[in-house]
Order: sequence, then structure tokens, then C-alpha cells
Amino acid sequence: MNARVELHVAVGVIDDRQGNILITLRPNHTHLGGLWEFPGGKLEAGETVPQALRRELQEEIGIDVQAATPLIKVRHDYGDRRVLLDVWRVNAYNGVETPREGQAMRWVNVRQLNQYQFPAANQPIIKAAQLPVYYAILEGRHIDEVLANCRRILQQGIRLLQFRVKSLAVELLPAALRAVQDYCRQYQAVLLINADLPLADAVADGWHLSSRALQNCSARPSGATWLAASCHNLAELRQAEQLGVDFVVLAPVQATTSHPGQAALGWAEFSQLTDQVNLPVYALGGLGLADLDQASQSGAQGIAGISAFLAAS
Ligand SMILES: Nc1nc2c([nH]c(=O)n2[C@H]2C[C@H](O)[C@@H](COP(=O)(O)OP(=O)(O)OP(=O)(O)O)O2)c(=O)[nH]1
Ligand SMILES: [Mg+2]
Repeated sequence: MNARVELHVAVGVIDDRQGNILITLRPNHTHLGGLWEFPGGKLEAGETVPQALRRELQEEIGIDVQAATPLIKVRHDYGDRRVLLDVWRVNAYNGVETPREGQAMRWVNVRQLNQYQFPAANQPIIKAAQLPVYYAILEGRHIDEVLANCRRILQQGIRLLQFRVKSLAVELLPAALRAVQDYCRQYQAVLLINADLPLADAVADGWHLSSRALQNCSARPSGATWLAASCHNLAELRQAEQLGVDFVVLAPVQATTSHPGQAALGWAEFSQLTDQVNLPVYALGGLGLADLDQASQSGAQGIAGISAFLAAS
């Protein structure tokens, strides 16, 4: 096969709405045989990705896809072939999943996907499958405000948060963090701590690097379940990818009052930048919950926000 040609592959992440994802085993005689995969296959001439997804999932597991949204695009060079994995989350389908090519098939808890052997290209897909569509950045000028904001975010169903609180007095940070961690535990939410805060000894689900911290970071810190970073341009996105961060926030998509001097990217540039890295990317800057569809069509994992999740509901 010509290694110069990029194979465009439609891939489906199918969940059962109880936290399990459908995976199948690639038959031994095929490319990357013996590894687990998300069902899917190559686009045929003239097909769109949703058309190919629908056909492949019908052929491979006997389901009829009714609704799907873009999740992530991953480019990978296996040496003998280059692939563009165009991964969609399947939101609705008819029929019963049945392995129609004799392949092994399993429903696996999304948090346990890491225990299965997947092709090298699949790492960012697994991250994207595990991550939610909203990422809330927690701020507040005093502890009561931080906690009120935290409650509001959690009560809206958001389960991924960053403890940033840059405007809080430093001596109040440990107590604020403890209280926020208690809330997050109650709601089974994941809490990342902004690595610029003087909280390096804290135990955290993960760390979020500012773009400056990203530039000064030469190796992924050990022990972090989740590592995220803030990016504003392609150089920073590439640096995040090289460092092995799990996901990034790319900003500002729209002009904001909090960063008046910064030029907005707009959706076209957001999409063009996101397309160049194999990372889940949250869109940040002047966005609200209602921008999710636009974000998803522009290649985003979802929406990140500070005030976006605090608006009166
Ligand atoms: N379906 C799928 N393919 C993947 C994943 N990860 C990954 O690297 N790939 C690669 C393996 C293959 O080189 C290519 C997909 O091709 P495929 O073998 O599934 O194609 P197909 O279903 O059209 O199969 P065939 O008609 O050629 O037998 O993408 C994944 O998670 N799912
Ligand atoms: Mg296939």
C-alpha cells in the first residue's frame, strides 16, 4: 500500500449511557490485528463521514446509527500506512449490537479503557471518550463566592472543573481547595488544580498548566491522572501534544471583557488549529452552554468557561 496516501477512517464511539463503551477486537490477519478498536472502517469513494460511519457500523456490528456528533480527529503514521481517524460519538441507534464479522466484542467501563491494548493512534480517542463536553474554570473573590460558584457548576451537571481562583488571598487557598474538593467528591467530579497556584503539595485529580507553565515544563509531571494546558496558538498546541498533556483549552474564540487586549480566533481559525493536533480541545472565551453545537462542529471536545456556567438558569 502507498504510505503517502492518507486513509480516511470513520470510527464510532458508542456508549450505553451507563458509562460503558463498545469495543471490538481486530481480527488477527488484519492491519493491527489482535488489538482492540472502536468499530469503523475506511470511507468509500464519494461517501461522507456520517455515511461511512452508518455503513461500517451496520456491516460490523449490525446497528443503524440515527444520530452522531464529531468527537475528535486523529492523524497517525504507522509507517506502512497513514490514517486519519474521524471519530464520532454515536448518540442514538436502532438494532442490537451483534459482532457480524466473528470478532470479539465487549462493553467496557469508560474509565477502564486504558486496560485494553489499542493501536498507537487511539490514545487521544480514549481521552476524548472519557472527557465530558463542559469544563468549568472555578473563580471567586472570597471563599463564599468560590463555594457558591462551585455548587452552581456542580448542580448544573458539570463534572470537570479547574480550581483557578487567582483573585483569592493566598493564605485562604488551602481551605478553599479542601472545601471545593469535598463538593467535587460528593458529585464524583474531577478537579484539576491550576499549577500556577502555590498548592504544589496538594493531592489532585490532575493539574492545569497555564500557557506560561506549559512553556517551562519539559516533562509530564509524574502521578497526575489528568494533565491539561491553556493554549492560544499552534506552537503552544504542539508543545502540549509533545509534553503528553491529555487535553487543552484554546482561547479566546470570541472577544471577552476579561482579556480585552487579545484578538479573538473565531470559529474558523479555532477549527483550523484544532485540526492540526491529536488532542481533545475545549473552546474558551466569550462562549456559553448554547455554543456547544458550533464547538462540536468546529472540532472541539466541548466548551470551557468561567462565567459561562454561572449565568442564571
Ligand atoms: N475502525 C478502527 N480503525 C482503527 C482504529 N485505530 C486505528 O489505528 N485504526 C486503523 C486500523 C486500520 O488501518 C484503519 C481502519 O481500517 P479497517 O481495517 O477498520 O477498515 P475496514 O473496516 O474498511 O476494513 P476492510 O473493509 O478493509 O476489511 O484504521 C480504531 O479504533 N477503529
Ligand atoms: Mg473496520
